[in-house]
Amino acid sequence: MSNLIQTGDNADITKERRNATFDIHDMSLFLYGSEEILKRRKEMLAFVKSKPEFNDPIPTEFMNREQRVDNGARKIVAMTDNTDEIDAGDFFGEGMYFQGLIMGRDLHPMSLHYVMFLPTIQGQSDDEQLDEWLPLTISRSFVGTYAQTELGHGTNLSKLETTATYDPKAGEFVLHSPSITAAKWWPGGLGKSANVAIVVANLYTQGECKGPHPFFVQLRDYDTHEPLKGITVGDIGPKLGFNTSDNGFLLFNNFRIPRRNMLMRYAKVLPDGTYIKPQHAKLAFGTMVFVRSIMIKDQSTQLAAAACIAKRYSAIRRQGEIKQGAGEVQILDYQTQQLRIFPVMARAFCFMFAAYEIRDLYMKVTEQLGEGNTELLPEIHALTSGLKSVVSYEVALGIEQCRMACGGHGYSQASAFPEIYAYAVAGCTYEGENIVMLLQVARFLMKAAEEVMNGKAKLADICAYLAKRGANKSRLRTADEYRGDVIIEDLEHVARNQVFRAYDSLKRKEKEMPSEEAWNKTAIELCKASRWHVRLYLAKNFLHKISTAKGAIREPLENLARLYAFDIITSSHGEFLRGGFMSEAQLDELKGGFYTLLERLRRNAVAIVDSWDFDDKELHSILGKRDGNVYSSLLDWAQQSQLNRTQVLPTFNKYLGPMMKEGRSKL
Ligand SMILES: CCCCCCCCCC/C=C\CCCCCCC/C=C/C(=O)SCCNC(=O)CCNC(=O)[C@H](O)C(C)(C)COP(=O)(O)OP(=O)(O)OC[C@H]1O[C@@H](n2cnc3c(N)ncnc32)[C@H](O)[C@@H]1OP(=O)(O)O
Ligand SMILES: Cc1cc2nc3c(=O)[nH]c(=O)nc-3n(C[C@H](O)[C@H](O)[C@H](O)COP(=O)(O)OP(=O)(O)OC[C@H]3O[C@@H](n4cnc5c(N)ncnc54)[C@H](O)[C@@H]3O)c2cc1C
Repeated sequence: MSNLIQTGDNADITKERRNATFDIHDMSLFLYGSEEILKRRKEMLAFVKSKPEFNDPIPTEFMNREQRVDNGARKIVAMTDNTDEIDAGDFFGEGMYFQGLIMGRDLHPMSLHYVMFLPTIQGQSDDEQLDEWLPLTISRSFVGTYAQTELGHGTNLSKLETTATYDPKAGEFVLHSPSITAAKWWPGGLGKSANVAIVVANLYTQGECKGPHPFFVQLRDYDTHEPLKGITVGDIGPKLGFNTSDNGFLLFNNFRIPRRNMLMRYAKVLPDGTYIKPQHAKLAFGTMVFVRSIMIKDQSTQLAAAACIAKRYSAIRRQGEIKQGAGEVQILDYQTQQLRIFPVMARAFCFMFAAYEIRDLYMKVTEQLGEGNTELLPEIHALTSGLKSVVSYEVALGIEQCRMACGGHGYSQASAFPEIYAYAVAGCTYEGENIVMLLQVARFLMKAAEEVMNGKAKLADICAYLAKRGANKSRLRTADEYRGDVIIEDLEHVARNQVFRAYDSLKRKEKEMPSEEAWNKTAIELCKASRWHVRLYLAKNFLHKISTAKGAIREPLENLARLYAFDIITSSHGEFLRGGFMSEAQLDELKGGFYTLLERLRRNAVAIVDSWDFDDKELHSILGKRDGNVYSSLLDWAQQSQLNRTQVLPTFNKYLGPMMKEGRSKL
């Protein structure tokens, strides 16, 4: 703990750190997994701080869009000039941390090159293509992006309008955008930075449509960077966030590429146009599964950053009195403030632990795919889709809650909340709109429910609870005893009930109308089932993970995990009261337990967020500064506003001055 306390720190934040009941190093170790990882984080941080080229000339929030795009391009080149400093193969760990330290929370002109283009080359090319494209990708001989979404279609991939029609005589594909709505729209870096792209287009061969497939396409001249003939490309304009990235549009006019530019690891088109289908119809969607899986870690980090800022600020902010005359209190002492922030912190831990599980599952699936085994594909698709949806939604709400908990200063860009929110909330949309992805989970759950009903019950582990009998009354007696398995049983009960309620409703409707219509008319219940399924997964994983903690960190971790579960239950208590599963008295007991947990977590509030090991450089927030000296830093920060460069703005002489002069002259 003491390593975070330095002379000159705000007295309140120092007191918080002195009062903590555990050593933050131990907590960081538990969170990140090993001493080696913590050491590497320190080394990478020291390296980044030692390099002036990674600094921003002025805080990015004071830059206009052109300056941001320029600054982003400059820094990403500097960053990738230095990849020898990290284990670049460790994308999930070192890659993400290194990038976060240098690039901050904005995408940059090469985001898609690393997040989707490279993984698609790695995952979808055959050996010969890999030999050709991978070295060029890694050596940054071109800048790539992933162009799938169109102006008129994003979610429904089967209806993408861009066509890739095979011409066997020429041995070429002809890429074409038959309408305005066929324009590729959104791909990161496509507008001005990328000169190549993985383009997802509907493949036509021998007169038949074979569905969406990925193609490697050169878009611009490698020397002049001018768009090639037949290509129309540009930037789509400013967005809520991601403004360092030139998300772009792209239209093809009968643009020809060689046959071998179709990525052929799974599906293939032979020179005569014969189509060889992949082993699993959705293998071409593998990169989306990859990004959904890494998003969980990224999103939980953003949520933890928000909670860290809100807690540190709440520790130094004094406002109002609890006991009259006793002096203003730290706002962190208000129960309502704790309610706003502590559950957010609990969620960040929960999501991070889930991120590790997903990383491991993803690695297992990749290994299996290498052996030609696609068995786990439906499971990982359902799990990543569900986690992506629930986590990104909760993260967006949590960040906003933290912002509001910081009062007026939370609204300033000095807090970093606007930046964190704008960055994270995009995750609700990209890589599959959240509701649509929840409906994908529901497909998986309805199949599992069907198997249970048919007595087959050879279910994936994550669905095993659907086949359990379960008690019809909660075993909850006292809040203090409400832990581990008892909590899980209750969440299982609610999740199972919702899955079968949705299933029954779907089946009833299917008797009255076509199944697609029945599906649409049950969609709200289906999404609800998916959410409960994912919440259950998250809670199980969280409770299991903290049960492995030892020493002084165990108690705060248990408090966090139980707070997470109590929060879910008390905020959706109707589900637990249904059919008398819980009584009103049991719910009151839980509510009391929830308030007790808030009190218990109060003492360690700051130490818990300190354990996330955010450096000020990474947090990029005046309110969340480690030393707690917020007010003087806010004043310094504001001095950098462009408007403060001169005492008198042109607006005075042009508009306000004449107006006031006229006002005075009329008196
Ligand atoms: C060296 C330097 C290192 C630098 C390191 C950098 C580190 C950076 C770290 C950054 C961290 C975080 C990332 C942040 C950055 C994010 C950038 C954002 C960029 C965004 C990109 C995009 O958005 S790309 C576009 C994404 N688009 C989508 O996701 C579209 C969504 N739609 C779909 O996925 C599908 O169309 C949909 C699933 C909705 C339906 O598919 P459809 O073909 O119509 O199929 P159905 O008929 O519904 O289903 C048929 C069956 O197939 C199953 N299925 C569907 N998809 C899959 C799949 N992927 N895998 C397996 N199975 C699938 C489906 O469930 C059906 O099954 P069933 O059995 O028949 O029920
Ligand atoms: C910041 C950002 C970066 C992006 N980067 C890229 C990129 O690099 N490359 C790329 O190709 N794309 C990119 N995208 C596009 C992104 O993948 C899509 O926007 C996303 O997949 C959602 O698709 P959509 O925009 O077509 O939404 P829509 O599908 O039109 O969704 C609109 C509404 O319709 C609902 N809806 C749609 N279908 C159904 C259904 N079947 N059932 C029920 N409701 C439905 C949705 O729930 C939503 O409420 C990016 C988007 C953003 C915001």
